[in-house]
Amino acid sequence: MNEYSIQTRNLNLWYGDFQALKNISTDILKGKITSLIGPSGCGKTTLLRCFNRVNERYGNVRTTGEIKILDKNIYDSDISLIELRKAVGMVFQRPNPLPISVYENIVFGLRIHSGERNWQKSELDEAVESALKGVSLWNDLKDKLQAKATSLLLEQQQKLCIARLLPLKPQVILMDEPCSALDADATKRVEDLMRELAGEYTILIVTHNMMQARRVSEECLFMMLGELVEHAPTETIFSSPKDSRTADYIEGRYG
Ligand SMILES: Nc1ncnc2c1ncn2[C@@H]1O[C@H](COP(=O)(O)OP(=O)(O)OP(=O)(O)O)[C@@H](O)[C@H]1O
Repeated sequence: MNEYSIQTRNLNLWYGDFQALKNISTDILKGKITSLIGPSGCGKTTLLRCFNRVNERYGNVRTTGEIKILDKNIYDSDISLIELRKAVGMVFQRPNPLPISVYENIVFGLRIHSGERNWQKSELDEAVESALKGVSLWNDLKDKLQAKATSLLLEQQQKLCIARLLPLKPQVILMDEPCSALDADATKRVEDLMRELAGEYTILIVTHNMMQARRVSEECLFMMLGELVEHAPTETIFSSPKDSRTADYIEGRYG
């Protein structure tokens, strides 16, 4: 069995004439939390968005190279974007549940991804319970399943955004600054949740917060100006980086 969830080879990406990713080749370990760090504008979010091909929503994007997920190049012509986005879920900076009930948020993905299939109520109930248990929200929300998701606390909304990915059985969960809208206590609890989800899921997290990268991730990618400068176990990146640019960044010599 492959020990990697994602493998990139010579990945380049341009927005129009501007090259935002330069020749990125890396292997992301399965079942681990990997953080993407680096100065503002270095390409972290762009790289993350390559893994579920959402960059392509911007008309001016051109990509070359290879990204293998589940042992298939996701740029192959026979890849189904629907299947890819089931396998690679994403969570954003601001929680973005739909303005419908907690219950409907969780079953929404199942419904849109299952074509004509008629789900039994008991199957959907089970999916909702299991997803909410998966993010430790069942006890808090089991009596609020019909509440509007946008009325929940921000922390609950963000956990719900993670929960609604789970019924689709993703391999990878991409998180783009998932705690930036949360206070310190909520951040800690979302980080705890990430640790619980690792193992079963591969998690990639973009973060500006180096302490968060250090607390939560086992592996770390340091990027600069579209290049992958260093990819190593997080402790190595922070205690004995090989590249002077990594050392300068973690010592705070540039933003
Ligand atoms: N849709 C777009 N069109 C054109 N340029 C873009 C687009 N999105 C990002 N860029 C540019 O690509 C580069 C990388 O941006 P990206 O958002 O990936 O960096 P980042 O490291 O995630 O930044 P930050 O830490 O500030 O979120 C930046 O120079 C940015 O201005």
